[in-house]
Amino acid sequence: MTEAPYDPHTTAGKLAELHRRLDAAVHSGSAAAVEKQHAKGKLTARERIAELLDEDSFVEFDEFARHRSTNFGQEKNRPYGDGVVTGYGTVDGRQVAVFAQDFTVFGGSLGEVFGEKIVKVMDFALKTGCPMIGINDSGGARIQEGVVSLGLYGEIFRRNVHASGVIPQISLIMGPCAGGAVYSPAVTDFVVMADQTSHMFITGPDVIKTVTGEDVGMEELGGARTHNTKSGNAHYLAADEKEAVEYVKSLLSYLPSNNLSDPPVYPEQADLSVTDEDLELDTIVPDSANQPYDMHKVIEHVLDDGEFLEVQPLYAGNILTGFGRVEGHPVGIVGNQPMDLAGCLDIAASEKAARFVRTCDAFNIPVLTFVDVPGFLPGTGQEWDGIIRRGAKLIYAYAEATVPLITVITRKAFGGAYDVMGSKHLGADLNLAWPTAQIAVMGAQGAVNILHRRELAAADQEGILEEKRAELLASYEDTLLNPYLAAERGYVDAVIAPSETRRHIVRGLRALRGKREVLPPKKHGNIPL
Ligand SMILES: CCCC(=O)SCCNC(=O)CCNC(=O)[C@H](O)C(C)(C)COP(=O)(O)OP(=O)(O)OC[C@H]1O[C@@H](n2cnc3c(N)ncnc32)[C@H](O)[C@@H]1OP(=O)(O)O
Repeated sequence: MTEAPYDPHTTAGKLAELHRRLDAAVHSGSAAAVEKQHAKGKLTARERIAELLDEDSFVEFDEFARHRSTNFGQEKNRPYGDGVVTGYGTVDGRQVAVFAQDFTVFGGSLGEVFGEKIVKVMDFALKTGCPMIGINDSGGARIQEGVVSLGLYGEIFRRNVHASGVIPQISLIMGPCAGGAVYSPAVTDFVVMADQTSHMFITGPDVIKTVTGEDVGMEELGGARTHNTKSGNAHYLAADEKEAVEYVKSLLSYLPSNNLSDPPVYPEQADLSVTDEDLELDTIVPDSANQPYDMHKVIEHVLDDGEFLEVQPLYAGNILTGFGRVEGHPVGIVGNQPMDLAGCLDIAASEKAARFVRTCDAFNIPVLTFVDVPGFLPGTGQEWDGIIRRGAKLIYAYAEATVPLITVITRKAFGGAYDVMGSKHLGADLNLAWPTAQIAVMGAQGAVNILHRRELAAADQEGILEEKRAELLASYEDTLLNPYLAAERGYVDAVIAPSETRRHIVRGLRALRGKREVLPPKKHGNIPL
């Protein structure tokens, strides 16, 4: 049945025209393209926004924007919206700005008008101080529009940088994100990818094959698993798009709207008595220093309801990073993980933790650090890949942080790694140590080998090497491998029973809530990049 014609000169006719255009804008992708998108297990741009935002909260910008290009007959195809849906809405009642690239229109490729729409919504987010969520699913720069597309990408990158540390920026990668286009998500605070359906790479498999001869598939090159486990470019691997969106909502629940506001707080009063659960920590550290234990357990014991939202859980497992709450207030957690590389710091772990500490500092989230670190990972691989410069990032991040910093040394804190991991000397506010802490230049084996080389050689000659070594080890352990020498000097503020950790942290965070620290004014520091 055809619709009755309307008179465009009447109010009713003008309203009908508006509705016709709105309908065209909502259906700007062809039915075939939408079907293809769904067949790949992907949602459309509008479906994704609906998943993310509170029901009926979305307010759209530039629904009727259309490209102005006349190259290659493009003037004959000018869909409303130009392939990207932008606007603002709420997540759990808090305002966010959003753009969602629409792969069903020109493959989500970014032309002049598409780029202008993103620039506008980013400016809106920055002006109003709300998080910016970008949903990426795009063939990259719109080829027909040439350098104009590249210019708009540059405008977006610049805004990403200017917004960095001012508003939280979160990227959802929900399809291809190729070429220079990857650099917008790369600058944002969090990159979340969906398994099998999202890909990021600078050059695709075909170009790689031509230039280097390497044979690599899309998934292996730049799939979600690759970026979550190998490159560290992504912060979360979601099983599918819906889980990716859920993770973003959880992240938002820990983040303030901008750097001038505080993170959301739930009204909660901690029980300060030592509970049965707290007592479990008194037996968590094994008697043998070489035996691992799971730092997750320690972390979960101090967080409200044991809820720990890990960030980059699949990358650099030797350090744990993530968010939780103490007495309803968000905290960032950094912890060495003895179960992976014995908790050693390497390049990946240093960069992962440094970036996380800086994210927390930018957004007024206190950092709790749990230390069990035997040192930096030795080896030519690490040295030649720049552990000196790249490990220094962690020092930089802690020393620069002005949010409340509380550090708990559970066991090993050796050498430079002691200094790096949120030590008093780098500016931590409260440093606690368990009686199992070993704060020293190095572990007993290494120290005895260096200090007593001649004595050990002589003992070897006499056939009493093992007895002598055991005696020297015991002497070193008794003299230096404890928390009390550090406590004597005030490098740790208290040595506490592990079961008292939660109440110390609760009280410490309460005391530090009014912390104000200002660093010397400067244009910006020069973090070793
Ligand atoms: C500073 C930023 C610089 C850059 O972005 S450089 C990167 C430039 N982009 C690229 O090299 C990627 C080009 N596109 C592709 O390789 C593939 O389309 C891609 C993304 C792997 C997706 O493949 P498929 O899922 O098979 O989809 P498809 O190829 O059939 O594309 C669907 C429709 O989208 C179109 N499209 C994709 N990328 C485009 C682009 N960059 N400019 C203009 N149109 C583009 C494509 O022509 C197709 O259109 P249609 O449906 O046939 O009318």
